[in-house]
Amino acid sequence: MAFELLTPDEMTEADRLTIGAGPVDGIGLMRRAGGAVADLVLSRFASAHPVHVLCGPGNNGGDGYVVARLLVESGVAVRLFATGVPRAGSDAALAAAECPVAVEPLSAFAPEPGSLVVDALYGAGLSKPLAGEVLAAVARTVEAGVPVVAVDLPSGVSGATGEVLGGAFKAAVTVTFARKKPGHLLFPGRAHCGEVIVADIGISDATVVATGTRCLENDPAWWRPLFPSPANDAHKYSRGHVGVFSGGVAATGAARLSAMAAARAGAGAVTVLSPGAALAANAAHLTSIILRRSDSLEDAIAFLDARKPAVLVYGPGLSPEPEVGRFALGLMSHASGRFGALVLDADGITSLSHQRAAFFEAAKRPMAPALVLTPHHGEFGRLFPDIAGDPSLSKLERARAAAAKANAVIVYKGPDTVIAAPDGRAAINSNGTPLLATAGSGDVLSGIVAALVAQAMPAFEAACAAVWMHAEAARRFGPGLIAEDLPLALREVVARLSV
Ligand SMILES: NC(=O)C1=CN([C@@H]2O[C@H](COP(=O)(O)OP(=O)(O)OC[C@H]3O[C@@H](n4cnc5c(N)ncnc54)[C@H](OP(=O)(O)O)[C@@H]3O)[C@@H](O)[C@H]2O)[C@@H](O)CC1
Ligand SMILES: [K+]
Repeated sequence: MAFELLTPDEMTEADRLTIGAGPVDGIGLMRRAGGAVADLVLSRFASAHPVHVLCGPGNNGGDGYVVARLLVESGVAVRLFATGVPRAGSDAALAAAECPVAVEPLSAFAPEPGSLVVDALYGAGLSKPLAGEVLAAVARTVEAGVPVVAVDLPSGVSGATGEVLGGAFKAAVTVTFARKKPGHLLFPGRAHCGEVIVADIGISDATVVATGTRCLENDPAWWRPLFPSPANDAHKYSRGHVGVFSGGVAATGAARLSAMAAARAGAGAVTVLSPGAALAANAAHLTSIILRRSDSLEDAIAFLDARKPAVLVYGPGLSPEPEVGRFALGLMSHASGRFGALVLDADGITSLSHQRAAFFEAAKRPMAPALVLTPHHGEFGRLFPDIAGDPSLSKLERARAAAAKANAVIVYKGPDTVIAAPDGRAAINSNGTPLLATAGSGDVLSGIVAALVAQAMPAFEAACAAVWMHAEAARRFGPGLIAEDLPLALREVVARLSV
């Protein structure tokens, strides 16, 4: 299975390149697309009676005419409802001409119990919010409670952004072609797609690459070759040393969660850098984790000089005050030769919103550490208000813009976490689980990222791996999960990735 995601524009380009290279032409691709949907209907919804096929005026509708014809040829009872007539000379017009089913107006569509709806109204060409008769068709489908098979995308869902325009069908199954689209993975669109099946319609892997796509569905298949495994002659520091800054006496748990996660994710040594006032609290709860007093930037630099950790985690359990941001800037300007990467999380991000310009400038200096930022929606909006406030940008585009602006790998968290690199690469995570919506789970994620980077995994792939592992650990543990459970649950995930 290939993991590239294609925007509707990139899919159009893949289509154009495929037709240009021959031998398959536009109607040939459409027949294959409709054929894949018809096969799905026959195998999964064999008892549906009748099948209502809803056709729009473009090529999505063209696929619908193919589906209707193939189902009738297989003996299925089919009714076909259309919103308009395909443009003369188009592939959709050819498909309509080949279809023997009488066309009824969409206003006559009234699904009954036992029927199935094939939604072929709009796909990649969705250009405006659903309205009027189409919205009424969505409402009648919901009211009837009948399953929907969506062709390419549920009508109303943007393939590029996952936005729902006006309203959208909720599909049990969506059959898309060649590759998934960002809108299948980004919410709210993802919640409308149901199971997404990718049908091969003859668009080659090389053609997909030629579209220039730089976005992938997050999956171990493509980052696992870079997943670290300790060398036979490893010692604890060569396996990667992570330093985690602790909050004050009443806020030490977050750093310990991050530290334990870093250790479970394979860092050979983890040090918690604790304010003196919180040393006792940290000492009471740490065993294999090293504890070191750090009350000032000088203390931190002394640690860096003495221990040369590979990666620092800064943010869990801190506060949003400007001095917290200034400390982060101080660390960044002393990175050279002392540590390689800085993972900024939580208030380590929010505090920098007091000195954005200085941060963005510092992040671009040649001696700056590699940066990974792990904001949730609120933190993202505080550090990148212009990007967050631009309604024309999808979550994917926001993450990419932020990565370029901060010269950082951005892990834009949520049920559809997007990971973006400053060079334009991006990934959308798809194994997220609501079990992770629990206090402290973000602290754990920052520790996993740090551990993988400390073990020499490149920052973008490390962030992608960490996001996937975090969710996989939560899924394996299951209901009742609290953040403390995640580090131990990681053990099995790491073990499986390491074989
Ligand atoms: N590319 C490929 O490789 C392959 C593509 N294939 C298929 O083609 C599909 C893309 O086809 P497509 O480009 O013709 O766009 P499509 O989704 O049919 O919509 C365009 C029409 O709908 C209209 N319209 C849009 N939104 C509307 C709204 N809310 N309310 C009302 N009208 C609205 C829009 O109007 P306009 O914007 O022009 O005003 C235009 O008339 C793709 O999803 C896949 O199924 C397959 O056959 C196999 C290979
Ligand atoms: K559709």
